[in-house]
Amino acid sequence: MEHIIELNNVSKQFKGFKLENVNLKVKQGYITGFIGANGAGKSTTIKLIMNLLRPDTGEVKVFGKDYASHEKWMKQQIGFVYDANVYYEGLKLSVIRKIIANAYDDWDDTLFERYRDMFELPLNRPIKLFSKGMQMKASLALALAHQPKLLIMDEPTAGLDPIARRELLELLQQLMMDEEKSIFFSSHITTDLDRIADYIAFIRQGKLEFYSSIEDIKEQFAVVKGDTALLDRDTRSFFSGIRETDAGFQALTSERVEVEHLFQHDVIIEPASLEDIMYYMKGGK
Ligand SMILES: Nc1ncnc2c1ncn2[C@@H]1O[C@H](COP(=O)(O)OP(=O)(O)OP(=O)(O)O)[C@@H](O)[C@H]1O
Repeated sequence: MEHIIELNNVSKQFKGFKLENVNLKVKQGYITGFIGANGAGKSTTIKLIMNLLRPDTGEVKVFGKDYASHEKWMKQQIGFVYDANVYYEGLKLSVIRKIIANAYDDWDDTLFERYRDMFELPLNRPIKLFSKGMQMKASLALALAHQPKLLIMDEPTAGLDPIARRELLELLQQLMMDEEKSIFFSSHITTDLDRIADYIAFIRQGKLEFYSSIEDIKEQFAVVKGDTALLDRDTRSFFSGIRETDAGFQALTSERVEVEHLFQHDVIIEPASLEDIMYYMKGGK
C-alpha cells in the first residue's frame, strides 16, 4: 500500500464554506504536516478522514479501504488526537483509560503507563482540571497506547509550551523509526513542520494547493526581491502575493529555476520558509 490516506474528488459544503474537489494521496511511512490559514478547511478535512463527517461527493480511503465496509478495523489502526477535549470532562484519566482500553484490541497498558509517566499525568484527577497542554498529552498517551499504524492529529502542539512541543516532536520522530507507521497532523506552528515533516499538504480556502515533499518545496519555492521596474504582465505571472513599495518588490515564486534563469543577477532569491509560503499565498496567485 503506497498511500495511507486517499481523498478522491472530495467536496463538502457548509453555509459560507466549501471544501472543493480535494484530491490528496498521502504516502505511507512518513510524517505529513497539514497547513493552512484559519478557516481554510484543515479540521473539516481531518474529520472527513476520520469519518466524523461524510463527504457530499467523492471518496475517502484510509489504508486503501473505505469506511462503509471496514470501519471497525480501520478505527483500530488509527490513533486520533483532537484539538478539543473529546472525553467527558468530569471523568478521571483512570476511568477513561478503562473505556479506551476495552475498545482497542492492541491496547498496551505498560505503554500507556510509560507515556503517562513521561507526560507526568495524574490518574485520579478529572480531565476538566487538566491544563490544555495536559489534556493534549492525555489524548496522545491514550492514542499511542493502542499502537496505531496511523496517527492523525489536529493541532497537537497548539497548547504546549516550547519544551513540551520539542519533546512531542522528538517522540514523533522516535515513533517513525517503525517504518510501518505514518503521521498526519495539522499545525499553525510551521517551524515545527520545518523540523520534522517529510511532506506538506497545504490547503487554502477549501482547495488543496499542493502536497509535496519538503525537498521539492525547497527546490521550487523562493522569496524574490527586486526592482519594481522588472514587473510587467508577463513577469508577474511567476509570482504570488507581490508586495510593492518604493524600495522595490518582494514576492513568492513556485518556479525558482525559471525565475533564476529569467532575472539572473537582477533579483535577490532567498529560500522560502513554510511561513513565507503561507503568507505570500494568502491572497492566491
Ligand atoms: N459543522 C459545521 N457547520 C458549518 N460550518 C462549519 C462546520 N465546521 C466547519 N465549518 C466552517 O468551515 C470552515 C472551515 O473550518 P475548519 O474548522 O475546517 O478550518 P481550519 O482550517 O481547521 O481552521 P483553524 O485553523 O481556525 O482551526 C470555517 O468557515 C468554519 O466556520
